[in-house]
Amino acid sequence: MEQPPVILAVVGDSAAGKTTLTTGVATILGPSQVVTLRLDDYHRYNRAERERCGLTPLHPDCNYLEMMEDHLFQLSMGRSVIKPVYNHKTGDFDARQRLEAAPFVMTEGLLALATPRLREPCHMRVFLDPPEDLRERWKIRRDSVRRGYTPEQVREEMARRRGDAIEFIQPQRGWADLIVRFFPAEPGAEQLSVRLILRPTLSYPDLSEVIASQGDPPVMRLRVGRDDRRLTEILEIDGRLSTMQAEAVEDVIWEHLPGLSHLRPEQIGIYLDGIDCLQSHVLGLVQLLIAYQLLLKAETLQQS
Ligand SMILES: Nc1ncnc2c1ncn2[C@@H]1O[C@H](COP(=O)(O)OP(=O)(O)O)[C@@H](O)[C@H]1O
Ligand SMILES: O=C(COP(=O)(O)O)[C@H](O)[C@H](O)COP(=O)(O)O
Repeated sequence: MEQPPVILAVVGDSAAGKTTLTTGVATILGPSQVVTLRLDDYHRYNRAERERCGLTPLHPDCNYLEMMEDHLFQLSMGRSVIKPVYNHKTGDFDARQRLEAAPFVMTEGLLALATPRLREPCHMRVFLDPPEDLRERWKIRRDSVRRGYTPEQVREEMARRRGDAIEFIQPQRGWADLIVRFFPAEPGAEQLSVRLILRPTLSYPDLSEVIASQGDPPVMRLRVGRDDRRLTEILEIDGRLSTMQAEAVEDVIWEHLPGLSHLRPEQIGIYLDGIDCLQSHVLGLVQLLIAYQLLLKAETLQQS
């Protein structure tokens, strides 16, 4: 490989939306251009062993962190790795698999920013931070339809993990360049809005034209606010935006990526609700903003 890969890390608690987000980003970049390191594969124990030893998957001791670090290093050097595979259907490990190097590397998992060796190679770090009641709804639905748990088991497991979530997951928020919070557009609504905390460690496309030309009420709002006592830009996108409004924003972002419009996929923002495939324009826009950053970074690396 001629140039080093561009690396994205996505972190957040279980069912915070990591896989949903990275899958859409990979669709935009082109799946053959992306290798994704799913850090659940680095669990030290299978489901039955965890039950016996009482550790939750959120605890660093429950994971081979050093192996994650080594594999990320190898991929960042353009080398392939042979990695373990954790199967969420069976709660056990499958045969190891080879992951080939690619121009874009994504790491996603509970502890994706937990150590310096996991953080430092990354060009962009994203923390997913949905409200707990939304995350619980997502986790119950996914784990009962696709991972063999009952809703009651999921609730008990979430309660058991609370302490570890505060101790090990939440502190990683501080390392993120971008914090993503989906939340219901109105109380009880299915449509989700998003609040993006854009830390000044990255630059974003100029959306002022789109923001200024919106109808009333506006669907996007950019303001300066405080997060964690730091001044930061906050971009909010209203989940009630129409397909036309979403496409207008997408057009502006693609205009900022000259020569790359051939990458534009027909649909972005796809997510699974149980086993049904649905689409969210707001999710799609977040995926596109992240892909934008990665494509810009790739261009910079190519020129240097
Ligand atoms: N942005 C989103 N919009 C709608 N539903 C979402 C979104 N992100 C996640 N979900 C729901 O939550 C479930 C769990 O998300 P997933 O991506 O598997 O989380 P993680 O990888 O963090 O464990 C998904 O199957 C989907 O139903
Ligand atoms: O918390 C997680 C992380 O996965 P995700 O972030 O995708 O939820 C899972 O519970 C563990 O990986 C164990 O898996 P299982 O519960 O299937 O044994």
